[in-house]
Amino acid sequence: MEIQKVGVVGAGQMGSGIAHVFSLAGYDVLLNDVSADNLDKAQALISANLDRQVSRDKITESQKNDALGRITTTLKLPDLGQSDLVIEAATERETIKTAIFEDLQPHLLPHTILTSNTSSISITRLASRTDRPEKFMGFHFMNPVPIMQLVELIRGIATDAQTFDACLKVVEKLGKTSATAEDFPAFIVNRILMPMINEAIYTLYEGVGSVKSIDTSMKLGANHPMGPLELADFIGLDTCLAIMNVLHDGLADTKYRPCPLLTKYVEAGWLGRKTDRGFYDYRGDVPVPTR
Ligand SMILES: CC(=O)CC(=O)SCCNC(=O)CCNC(=O)[C@H](O)C(C)(C)COP(=O)(O)OP(=O)(O)OC[C@H]1O[C@@H](n2cnc3c(N)ncnc32)[C@H](O)[C@@H]1OP(=O)(O)O
Ligand SMILES: NC(=O)C1=CN([C@@H]2O[C@H](COP(=O)(O)OP(=O)(O)OC[C@H]3O[C@@H](n4cnc5c(N)ncnc54)[C@H](OP(=O)(O)O)[C@@H]3O)[C@@H](O)[C@H]2O)C=CC1
Repeated sequence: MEIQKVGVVGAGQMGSGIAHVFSLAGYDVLLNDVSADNLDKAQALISANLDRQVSRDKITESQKNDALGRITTTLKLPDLGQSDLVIEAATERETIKTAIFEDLQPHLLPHTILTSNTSSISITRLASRTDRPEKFMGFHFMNPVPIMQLVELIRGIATDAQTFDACLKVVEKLGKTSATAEDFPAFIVNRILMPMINEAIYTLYEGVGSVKSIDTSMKLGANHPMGPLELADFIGLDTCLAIMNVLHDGLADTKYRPCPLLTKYVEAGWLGRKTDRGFYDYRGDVPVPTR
């Protein structure tokens, strides 16, 4: 079965990036979200990112226009029922994801493959709430999607070989590289990355360094492209906290305890770049550390 129609649920930073790379690779994309405003913002972001690729001679103007022409949006989740592949990229909360799959289920074609871009939540558990656990997988893109080469592929306990192979082929067609992870909390990338970010927040919380000194240390001392606090703001502090909670609950080890300062920022609604404030304040011309 050839995958051609792709449904993407959630038009935030990941859903819009996913729609961008699929449309550029020639797939027809139907993008869904709960708000029309989110869909408008996603289309504007995709268009701006495609423009940047044109200006850097990565793609032509006509590739950009073709890609934009292949993306349609809808507020109605059942419209995604005709897709060959669905990628769920809504907020990192299990109740939200489960409800999406349950609502979508009656409208699906028998062959539709369901996937989640979750950063941490059990694929086996999400799959078990659907009528097709054998056609369910983790399809985990990295942020920013148009730039990052990796896609983590995660099999649930019941995922069959055909589904896995179909997703592998899609990753190849996107021009990306896959790594396979077993289905345990936060898989590979976030099992390693998120405790480092959490530790950077503890380093700040305990006064070992300021936001600036922590980020400068890791950029210039460990050659990371972004400091850990800058990266946390880029990912979204709500998503970072959700991942740490999944690690803490799922592995029952105190080494994954989310830093109380991370919780405080999330409770304040200071979620990073997406709300214009996190460990940095982005409301001016240059980001200013908030601590
Ligand atoms: C949480 C999870 O579940 C999993 C995750 O995703 S964890 C997060 C993984 N991501 C990372 O670790 C990203 C770390 N940061 C980086 O790699 C770099 O800082 C970066 C690529 C984001 C930006 O790089 P930079 O050198 O500072 O900026 P810049 O030179 O302007 O951009 C580099 C490229 O990225 C593109 N880019 C930058 N920001 C972008 C964005 N938000 N969206 C799309 N493209 C973007 C630029 O257009 C440029 O493209 P070309 O190379 O094709 O010209
Ligand atoms: N941020 C990152 O670096 C990465 C994130 N991920 C994962 O990707 C997923 C999305 O993350 P990200 O894009 O950063 O999050 P965002 O907060 O940027 O976007 C999530 C989007 O989903 C929307 N949404 C919420 N509920 C529903 C629903 N029931 N149906 C449709 N849309 C809904 C949100 O709307 P509203 O805001 O109005 O509620 C928002 O537009 C998460 O599972 C996350 O863990 C994976 C890799 C990297």
